[in-house]
Amino acid sequence: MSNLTSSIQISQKSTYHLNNGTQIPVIGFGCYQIPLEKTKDAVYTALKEGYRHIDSAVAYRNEREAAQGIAEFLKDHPDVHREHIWFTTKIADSEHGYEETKQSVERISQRVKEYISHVDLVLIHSPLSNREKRLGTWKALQEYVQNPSNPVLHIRSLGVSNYGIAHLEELLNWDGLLVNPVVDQLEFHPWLPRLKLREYLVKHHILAEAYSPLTRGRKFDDPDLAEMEKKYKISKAEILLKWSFLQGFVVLVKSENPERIKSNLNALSANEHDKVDLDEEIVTKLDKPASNLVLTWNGRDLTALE
Ligand SMILES: NC(=O)C1=CN([C@@H]2O[C@H](COP(=O)(O)OP(=O)(O)OC[C@H]3O[C@@H](n4cnc5c(N)ncnc54)[C@H](OP(=O)(O)O)[C@@H]3O)[C@@H](O)[C@H]2O)C=CC1
Ligand SMILES: O=C1Nc2ccccc2C1=O
Repeated sequence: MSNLTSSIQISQKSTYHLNNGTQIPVIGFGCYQIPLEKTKDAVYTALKEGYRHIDSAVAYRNEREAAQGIAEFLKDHPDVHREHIWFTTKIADSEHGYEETKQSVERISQRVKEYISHVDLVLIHSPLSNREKRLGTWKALQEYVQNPSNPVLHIRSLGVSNYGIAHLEELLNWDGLLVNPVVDQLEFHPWLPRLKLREYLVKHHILAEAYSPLTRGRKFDDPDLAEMEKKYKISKAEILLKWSFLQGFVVLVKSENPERIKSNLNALSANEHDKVDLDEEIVTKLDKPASNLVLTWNGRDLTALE
């Protein structure tokens, strides 16, 4: 059975401590599939509404526009500083390997450095290559972290995404490991709770980030969810986001609609003394410890790859 917590003390401004001493905002704004021409404004709107964490990737092709949104917001809000905003990007699968990753980071730098001074977190987007390529990627990335004044790009933290236990074991047991992963970014929602992998992450002090917390809308026709929305007068999106926060995840949510960008923040209170809570009946109904429904990556569970 999963952890059936129905209340947790976090708000919109909360951060979680990572294993390298940095602090990551608990809610992140996802940029996957936001069209180029809309990304700068969407990121600006998200920051204006209160998000302080932006999640992009080389594969999304909108890192530059996301960084522009951050820079423009900072210019218009002198009370907010670069250090208050977290920016994540991810190395694409086709760029795995030591040399390929160095070139990838140079290209990331060309896209974002003009707008933001550093990148808070770089992830390996997925384990989709092989041992040699994945470890070569890590070897290249950790050199940037270890030498913050390198001329290419200041990268503060490293993490992985879509990594299962075998991929994490490969990395953590590698004799070249100098910088530990701080997070594993994974698809999580009530239909994909990944309990065993989460136990492993907790044991190794790696924080779980939840992507596709709204199931990309694909489970909005679930009868239980419809019933809960009606009975408790709380939207399906808010129920799913609150479920995700109650699991202790950093939660990444995407919208390109200004109203939904704003309303998704309502899953958390603006008041730091308030809590996130859900009625225990909802938490119990959403508990599906044995469910294993993968909705992204064409239904392929990358964590299960050899
Ligand atoms: N590492 C990885 O492999 C992956 C990482 N991610 C990251 O996680 C982020 C979030 O995941 P994502 O897959 O985008 O899916 P989400 O679960 O965040 O769902 C996004 C979808 O839900 C819609 N939506 C947003 N808010 C609401 C709402 N309040 N009510 C109804 N519908 C809503 C959006 O439409 P609209 O825009 O019109 O509001 C969009 O279609 C990504 O953007 C990306 O940054 C995602 C997938 C894989
Ligand atoms: O970030 C991503 N979101 C996705 C959704 C479906 C398939 C791949 C991806 C990503 O890489």
